Amino acid sequence: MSDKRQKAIHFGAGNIGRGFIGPLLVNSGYHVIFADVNEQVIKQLNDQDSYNVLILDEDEEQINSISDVSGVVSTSDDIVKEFASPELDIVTTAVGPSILEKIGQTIAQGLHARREAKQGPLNIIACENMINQTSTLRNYVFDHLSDDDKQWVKENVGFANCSVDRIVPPYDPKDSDTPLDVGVEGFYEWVVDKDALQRTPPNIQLKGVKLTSELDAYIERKLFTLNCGHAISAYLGFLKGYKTIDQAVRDEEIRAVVHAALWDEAGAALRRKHKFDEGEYREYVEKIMERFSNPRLKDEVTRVGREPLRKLAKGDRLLGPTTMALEYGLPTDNLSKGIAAAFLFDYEEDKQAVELQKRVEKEGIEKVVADITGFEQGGKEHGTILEAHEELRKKYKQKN
Ligand SMILES: NC(=O)c1ccc[n+]([C@@H]2O[C@H](COP(=O)([O-])OP(=O)(O)OC[C@H]3O[C@@H](n4cnc5c(N)ncnc54)[C@H](O)[C@@H]3O)[C@@H](O)[C@H]2O)c1
Ligand SMILES: O=P(O)(O)OC[C@@H](O)[C@@H](O)[C@H](O)[C@H](O)CO
Repeated sequence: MSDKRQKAIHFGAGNIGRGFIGPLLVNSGYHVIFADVNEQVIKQLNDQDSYNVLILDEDEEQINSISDVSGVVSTSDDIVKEFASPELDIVTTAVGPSILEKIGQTIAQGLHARREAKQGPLNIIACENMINQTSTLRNYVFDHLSDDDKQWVKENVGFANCSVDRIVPPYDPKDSDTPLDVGVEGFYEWVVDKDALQRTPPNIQLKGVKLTSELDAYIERKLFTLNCGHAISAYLGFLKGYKTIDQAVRDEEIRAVVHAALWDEAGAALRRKHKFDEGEYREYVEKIMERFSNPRLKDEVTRVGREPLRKLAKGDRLLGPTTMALEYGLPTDNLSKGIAAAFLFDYEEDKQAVELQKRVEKEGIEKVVADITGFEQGGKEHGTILEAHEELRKKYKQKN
């Protein structure tokens, strides 16, 4: 690798890291240094000259070879030293929202090293599925900075919130593949807060990234439409015994609930708040249903439904659109059915699912639903969720 090539550091060499963010940074002209705790992946990234990204759309098979990448263990001093590199231009993450706090300290140490080395400005973009994900990371980083470092960071580092969209499930490598290869859908969208990024414009233009001053509209549209429908498909699909998302959305009953939740409830609220054109939004929803139906992704309902407590959090993909719909006096019956199904997601290999089921067993569903959703016991919304929960439980969970 030429030492003078601009560099990017990406935390999280997982599905979306290797399947979308890393390739986009390489295709924009960066050498990408993946930082991960998975030492086997880091070794493979350093041993292999390249890996493949396979586009798994129904109407096309394309293979893109990704090179000019390397790996560093994210808990080592090596990654801190990379922050002091004059070629470093941008830092991105895709580690999972619950991991941001862990990498905050490492990034703070790196920014301190960069200031000590008297290097220039850089941008940081967290690509996690949550609203204001990079602002959240910024707070974690600031928890570990001295006052002098805070001042330098305020003047030299852009923290840009974003919306990242490409469905990238774990890939089961075939004989011809390498362990790093990853299968992705053809669709992708990466929207970044223009104002934050322009404070310290990257030396290389990010190819395929849309810059906007209206990021709230994009991230709410994505999280409250795609991720909302994805989660409802996963939780209802799990209840009905489906293994993959495409199987779940081919079930007419599930498809009807998901489509109504996205169009008449979440979507109606988003169109009211953000004034989206109805025709364009209808195309957006239809495209999402088509993406969910792609059987080549083999996207498991247990991946899409992972971490139910995170997905049931206020402001996330289920309660976020529900609250927005209620504010506009819109129906939420189908969203409530999705929320109820999330409370029945008793997948034993998911820590948060196990924790949620233990809480329900110990405290009772009425109290746990009230605690998590904020809807008071005896209220209309609480009652609707409880009724849906009981109906689904009797239909799919009750031992006959
Ligand atoms: N997969 C998708 O379809 C998709 C699409 C858009 C956004 N996202 C978001 O991207 C993030 C990652 O999702 P994913 O599906 O790629 O998950 P993943 O589990 O495949 O990847 C996460 C990676 O982070 C690594 N990691 C964990 N702790 C770390 C640490 N302390 N330092 C560095 N790396 C660490 C893991 O080893 C793993 O390789 C999540 O926030 C997710 O919501 C995922
Ligand atoms: O990654 P999560 O756990 O926040 O959500 C699971 C999926 O909905 C998500 O990974 C989607 O595949 C992705 O957001 C598509 O852009």
